[in-house]
Amino acid sequence: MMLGTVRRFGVSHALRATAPRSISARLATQLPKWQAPSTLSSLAATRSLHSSFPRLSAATAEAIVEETEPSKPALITEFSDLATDNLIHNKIIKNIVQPDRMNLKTMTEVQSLTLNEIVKGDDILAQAKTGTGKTLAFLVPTLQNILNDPSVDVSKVGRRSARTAPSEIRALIISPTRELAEQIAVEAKKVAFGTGLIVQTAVGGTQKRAGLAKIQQEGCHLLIGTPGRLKDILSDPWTGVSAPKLNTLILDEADRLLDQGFAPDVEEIQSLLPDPTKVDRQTLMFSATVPREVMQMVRQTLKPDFKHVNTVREDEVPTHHRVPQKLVYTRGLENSLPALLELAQNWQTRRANGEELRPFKAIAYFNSTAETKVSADAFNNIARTSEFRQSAMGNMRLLEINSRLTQALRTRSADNFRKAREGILFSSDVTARGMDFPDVTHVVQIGIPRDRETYIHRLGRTARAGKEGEGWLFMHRAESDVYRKRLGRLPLTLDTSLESADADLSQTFSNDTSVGKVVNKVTEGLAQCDGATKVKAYMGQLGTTTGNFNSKREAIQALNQMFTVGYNMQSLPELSPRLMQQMGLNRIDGVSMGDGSRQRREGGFSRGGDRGGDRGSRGGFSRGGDRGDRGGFSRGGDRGGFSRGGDRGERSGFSRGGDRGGFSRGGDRGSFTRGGDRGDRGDRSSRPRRSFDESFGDDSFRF
Ligand SMILES: Nc1ncnc2c1ncn2[C@@H]1O[C@H](COP(=O)(O)OP(=O)(O)OP(=O)(O)O)[C@@H](O)[C@H]1O
Repeated sequence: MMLGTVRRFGVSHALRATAPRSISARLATQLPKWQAPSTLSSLAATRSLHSSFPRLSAATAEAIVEETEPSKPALITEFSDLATDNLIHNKIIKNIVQPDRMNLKTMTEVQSLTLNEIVKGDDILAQAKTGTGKTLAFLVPTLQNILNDPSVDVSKVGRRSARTAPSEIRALIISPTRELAEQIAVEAKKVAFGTGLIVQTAVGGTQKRAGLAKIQQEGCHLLIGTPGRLKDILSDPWTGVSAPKLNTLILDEADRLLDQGFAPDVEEIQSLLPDPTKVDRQTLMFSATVPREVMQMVRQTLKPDFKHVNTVREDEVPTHHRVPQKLVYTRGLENSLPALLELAQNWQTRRANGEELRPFKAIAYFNSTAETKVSADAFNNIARTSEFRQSAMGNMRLLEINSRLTQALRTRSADNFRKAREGILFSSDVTARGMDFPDVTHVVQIGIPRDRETYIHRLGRTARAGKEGEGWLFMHRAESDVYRKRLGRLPLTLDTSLESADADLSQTFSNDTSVGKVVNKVTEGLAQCDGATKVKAYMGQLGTTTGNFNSKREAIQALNQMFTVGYNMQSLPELSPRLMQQMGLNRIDGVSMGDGSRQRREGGFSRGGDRGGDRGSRGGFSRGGDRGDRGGFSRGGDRGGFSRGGDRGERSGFSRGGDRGGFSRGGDRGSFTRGGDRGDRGDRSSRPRRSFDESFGDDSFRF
């Protein structure tokens, strides 16, 4: 790709960035200082304050034309106007605007502001709020640029059977998670429909061989994938997939891909692409958040004259103003699930009583995978009761998604939640970024997220594409110091409407009271979960909770209470001496030290075996427990209750194919984090890992 050249379907005159730039400069002189960023950002930021789904209005565009030199092109705001000067191919425009296709009319801010720049070939860093159409912002001009490339056989455009060799790959999109890669591919195929352009995916957890065969048979112009699988495919000469003519690289959720966890893979992928001094490469980065820490990496990756399109004002939290965000203090960690049930029930009951509310469709985010499982299991147990089925909650879909599920189950959960009218998705951070589930009314974050960016991206799963939504953060009172330090300024207001959040669950509740009804249901639901799942949830939270409280001791006490009172378990999980040492814990902190023999003996350890709490015969720790020499629960779990074995193939991606073996986790962060739940670093299989997190057998994280 030659910068600034006129392409076949390109503009008839060179498009320059002077138009928006000069506006930016002019506006900058008129705005108060804090509103005057140095890039294209000022214009967009000003607009976004006044619109629910940030778009540049026609009037604004006209004003822009007036303000700028008459010979320079105006920003285009309507998709249909992209036909002007053949800027975008008619087929692409039709795919976007036709009512029986995507049915979109007006471009969003980020789409308007980046389109010309991308078609022109500039490197871009684009920052825009969650749910404002960044995917189309990079897909439309990128697909157009492939069509514009004279070396792509455009005579086949419009013939669906057009075949290309794998080496025809012109653009690569890297996504941190498998689901997001698949979602982008679905969108790309819609945009490219009928153009002859071929879109393929390469994501971990799917059959590598089948994916390769598809690329080889059908060809590929645009490849979308997760870092691990892309790296494997491009580095392995036997795959026959290379990209010698590739000239566009896109990092979606760029800040995530540039953080320590993914950066080595992304760098390696770049090194496998053609030398940019020989084949000019345009690099595009998109995200809602661009924390300062990654700017250095951004600068190293983009050309020095890259454009920074920023639709988020510098003093602004990149969440939507129209999303009410509520903070609920819970008395104990065990109060979160009752509070979640109460929130859902209250909403559905109000709806059933005639209030005009959309059906309750929520994502509940947890900080460890094991918590998503125990919570989803408990709610599913509750949903089996006839009382629940006959209530306003009766039609709720209760789904679980995390990196420990097989990819087939992950995809099924995501698809079912997409289709669900009402329901709750119990999720780890695999869905926190980019996922576009329609009509999510509530995002509930349980426990403080690992960082501010995670909070923002999780919240961004609601109030997308101009819709309304609510954000809730449930946290233990003792987490408030860390909350303030870690998340900084956020527009949360305290909410005390959920009675069960503050109830003392060590008490007995009568079913005659509203709070009692909620609490008792959750207690029963949890009682039917198996003991091993609860132990895993405890272990998963060890890493997260100790990082969220002021002292480890306080955290362990809260966790122990959750385990005994909330989970109704009799005796605490035993931590191996090695794990305790690794965590810097001692008995005084309130943990139970041992070698797992009690768990083995008891086959789990439910207080109320009669209430179905323990399904000891199903294994739990009993099959593996702690093997002592291998380090606490984690290794025992590998072999039995924690069933890490099942995780191996699924998380390693390629290991299933037998070519690498072993499984990988994001140990390179030197933390509790396992790659899968922040993204699919687990797709990688080559990096040796043996980090703290392994001791937990879970995707929990540490700070
Ligand atoms: N111009 C538009 N008009 C109306 N809807 C749009 C437009 N562009 C995109 N959308 C829709 O808005 C939703 C959000 O878009 P998208 O997923 O690209 O957001 P995003 O900015 O990438 O969000 P995130 O930061 O969470 O990744 C999608 O359902 C998409 O189809």
